[in-house]
Formats: sequence, C-alpha cells, structure tokens
Amino acid sequence: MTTETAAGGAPDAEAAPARPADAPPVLCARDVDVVRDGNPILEGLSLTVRAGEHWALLGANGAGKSTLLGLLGALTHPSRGTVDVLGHRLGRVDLRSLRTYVGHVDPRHALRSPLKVRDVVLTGLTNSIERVPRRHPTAEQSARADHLIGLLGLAHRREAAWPTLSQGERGRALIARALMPRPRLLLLDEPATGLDVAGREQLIERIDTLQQSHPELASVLVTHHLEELPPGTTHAMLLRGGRRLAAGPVGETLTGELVSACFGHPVRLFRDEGRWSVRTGRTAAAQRPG
Ligand SMILES: Nc1ncnc2c1ncn2[C@@H]1O[C@H](COP(=O)(O)OP(=O)(O)OP(=O)(O)O)[C@@H](O)[C@H]1O
Repeated sequence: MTTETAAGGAPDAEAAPARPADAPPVLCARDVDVVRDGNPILEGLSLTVRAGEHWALLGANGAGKSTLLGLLGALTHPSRGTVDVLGHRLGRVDLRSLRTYVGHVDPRHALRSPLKVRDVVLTGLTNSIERVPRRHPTAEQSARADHLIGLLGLAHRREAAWPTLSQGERGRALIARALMPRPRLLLLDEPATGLDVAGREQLIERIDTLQQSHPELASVLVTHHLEELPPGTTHAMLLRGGRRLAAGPVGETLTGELVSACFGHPVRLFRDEGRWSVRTGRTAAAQRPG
C-alpha cells in the first residue's frame, strides 16, 4: 500500500526500526564550517551517526553534500568546528589511518587498467586505485574478497575485466572494495547516478542485503533522488545552501513540507514497501480521487 508521508513530523509507520540512541557514535561533526577560496560552503553543521544507522544526505545541486561527505570520509579538514571519526579527531591524527575505518564509494573511481573484479576489490586493502606491486593477498583476504563479491551479486563476473563491466556492476564492485578493510562507516556518493532501472534496483537490493548482514555498519548515502533510498534508511539530513535544514529519523525529516523546502519546489512524498517516491504538489493534487 502506498501512503503519503506525514507532513508535520508524525513517525512513519513503515520507518525502519529505531536503533538505540545510546549506540556508540561512529562519527560526530560539531558546528562545522567549511570555507573554500573565501566562500562559505558549509555553515554550522552538526551531525552524529551511530552504529547501525543509515543516513540519507539530501540537497539540491551545490547544497554542500559532497563537501560534507569529504569531511566525514577524512578527506578534508573543517575550517571551524570538530569532526570525530570513531573517537579520533580530524586534525589530531593521520588522515590516512582514519580512512581505514571509512569505506568511501565514489562512482568517479579513476581506474584505467583492465584489472579483474577480484583484483579491484582487493585494492580496498591498500586503499589504492591500482594494485600495489609485490603486495599479495593472504588466503583469508582472497576468501573475503570472494565473499563480498558474492554478497554484491557479482560472483559470475569475478574474473571480468573492469572496462567490460556495466556501470551498475562497477558500482557494486566498488562497494565490495570499500568493505574489504572491514570499515565501521560506509559513505556512498550518489551510487545510483547513471544507472538504468534494473541497475538501480539491483544496487538498492544489494545495499539492503548488506545492511542486514552487517548490522553494526553505519552508512551515509548522498543522493538527489528519494526513489534511490534503500528501505533500510533510518535517518536523513536535508541540506540547503550549506546549512542543515533538518536532520533526524526519516519519519520526521522525509516529509513533503521539509523536502519541498530543501529543493525549493513543492512536492509530495509517498512511501510504499519502504521505498519513497515524489510528485510535484500540483500533479499529486490533480490525481487525487474526488
Ligand atoms: N574548492 C572550492 N572552491 C570554491 N567553491 C567550491 C569549492 N568546492 C566546492 N565549491 C562550491 O561549494 C558548493 C557546494 O559544493 P558540493 O560539491 O559540496 O555540492 P553538492 O551538494 O555535492 O552538489 P551536487 O549535487 O551538484 O554534486 C558549490 O557551490 C560548489 O561550487
């Protein structure tokens, strides 16, 4: 059954079960500003992500989503405020060591050589694009790579060369790669961009399986499209102009009113079997019976 999500903040009956509020924070950003070339990109942002939570980061083009993801992934420092990843403060520890705890899936992965899927997944151990010469995986690491390839639905493509993969297969291979070092946090930057319907649905299905098989893993997924959110999404942050418009459990944040304000366009939200869909306010009103 499709239901319109609550406009005023009532919990959504289909929302994923809430995690205990005292689960340990995987990351904690407090009052963060990012300034680039004198321009404020993020202003006064705070966010706490706990083990087992799956956050959606939503906002229009230029809202600051990728910049925030770069901070959470220990790729950059804030200009003001603090970011703690698993209790380690950015600026006080080596960023490379922090990245071991964070799996960052970027669809713009710049691999040029024809590595096989299995070898691409194994580069997650060295956090490198290409294979590191003279580094050979252990039997346990190879077995883990095969396990993750199966989990992401790519067992039949294990020996395929990277350039022959479809975009959807590449996206799933990159998630398997990001999981190799057993991260506590998975960051997904617009993972469904450019996928056809089948590719998108396969991706969402695999993310769903992953969330169920790794209950302690936390994730933050950036997207412009609510249709791309996995049903296990527990929380959402809405960004507008580098500021936090709303953040919290999906039942409170993914409402027509807040999403309309986030994108600057009137929309209505519907939820069916855990998945969201959006229609512009006017169209949805015209289709209402009676
Ligand atoms: N190094 C930089 N110098 C100046 N401005 C920057 C820099 N990096 C990003 N910006 C600006 O900051 C704003 C936020 O960029 P960001 O890429 O984080 O947004 P986004 O929400 O991910 O956008 P999109 O949805 O289009 O990918 C944009 O206006 C962008 O032009």
